[in-house]
Amino acid sequence: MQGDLEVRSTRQVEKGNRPDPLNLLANTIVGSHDIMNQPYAPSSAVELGEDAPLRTDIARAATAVREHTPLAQAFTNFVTINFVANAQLAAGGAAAMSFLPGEVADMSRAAQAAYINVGTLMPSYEGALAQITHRFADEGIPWCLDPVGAGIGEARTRILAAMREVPPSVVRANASEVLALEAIWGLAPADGSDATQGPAGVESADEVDSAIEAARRVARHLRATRPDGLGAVAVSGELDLVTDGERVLRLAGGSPMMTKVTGMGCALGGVTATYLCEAEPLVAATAASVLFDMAGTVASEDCPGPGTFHARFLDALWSIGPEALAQGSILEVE
Ligand SMILES: Nc1ncnc2c1ncn2[C@@H]1O[C@H](COP(=O)(O)OP(=O)(O)O)[C@@H](O)[C@H]1O
Ligand SMILES: Cc1ncsc1CCOP(=O)(O)O
Ligand SMILES: [Mg+2]
Repeated sequence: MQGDLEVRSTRQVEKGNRPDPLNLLANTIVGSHDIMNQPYAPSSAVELGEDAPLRTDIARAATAVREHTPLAQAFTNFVTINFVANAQLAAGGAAAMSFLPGEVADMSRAAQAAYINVGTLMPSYEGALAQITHRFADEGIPWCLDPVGAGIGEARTRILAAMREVPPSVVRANASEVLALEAIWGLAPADGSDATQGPAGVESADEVDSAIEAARRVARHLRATRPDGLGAVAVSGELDLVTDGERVLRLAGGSPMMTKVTGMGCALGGVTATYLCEAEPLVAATAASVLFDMAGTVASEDCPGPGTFHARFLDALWSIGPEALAQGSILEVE
């Protein structure tokens, strides 16, 4: 039965893998940052309390996902499409992939949320994605974007630039992609301090810490532009970051083995969209990212290699129930 490893998962994450907030922040940018006139001066990070409202929201969202099996329609790349679908199913949702603009928009309205991933682009996609994202904006459909390979090539840049005024509810990406998207949307500081080291294909060439301010700027843009005023950015890596532009959360866990299986980031985007069917962007992005960190930690124990890890990871997604998920490690930077 799904979720029956609740106790095991809780014990592993709480006792074995609870991070030391100060050690985790040792590499985090510390200092004064002026973002859209909002000073940002992180000095410490604290683990959210057991009764923190965000944990209650995560538990509620995870329970709703298990009860409703929501469908987040996906327009995603053909390298990892199967893994995205399997991750959505294992996390408690449903999956359906399509590349026809009318079909994607119609199904997404019925489905409550959608996922767009620009990993493998085809000539017809530019027009299709413009149609789809405008329909999403007109109809207020929440969706998650994975801007895979942002910064590579003119077509990809044009396609992502066109999303600036009809943006997603959640951007889920690695650090290089967030830095590139910030630049593509004209949100990066003119002094070049937010320049990406990439693009390095679809992998990140940058550390999560170097994308903190970019993530906050992009999140603020989402909130300022979305019809519902909601938005969040999730930056994945060794120590994930989730922000709505105000709150900055850091999530430990996962495993380096996650970089040895293609599609982990794509699948995280798909599951974020699954959660977006049931929760607002910050909650959805945090819940999905914590779930992946916990599942990665569980799956990597005594794991002989990527093949086994792939299967164990799906099993772990399936096994981590709402209560365990809600008690996963979430640090808030203050
Ligand atoms: N070094 C690492 N240690 C632990 N978890 C990691 C590490 N690198 C990536 N992850 C996890 O793998 C998942 C995918 O992240 P990432 O590899 O950054 O995405 P992408 O595949 O889009 O580049 C996330 O859940 C992230 O937390
Ligand atoms: C290898 C590859 N090439 C184009 S999309 C893609 C998959 C990227 O997946 P992820 O970013 O989740 O590792
Ligand atoms: Mg990726």
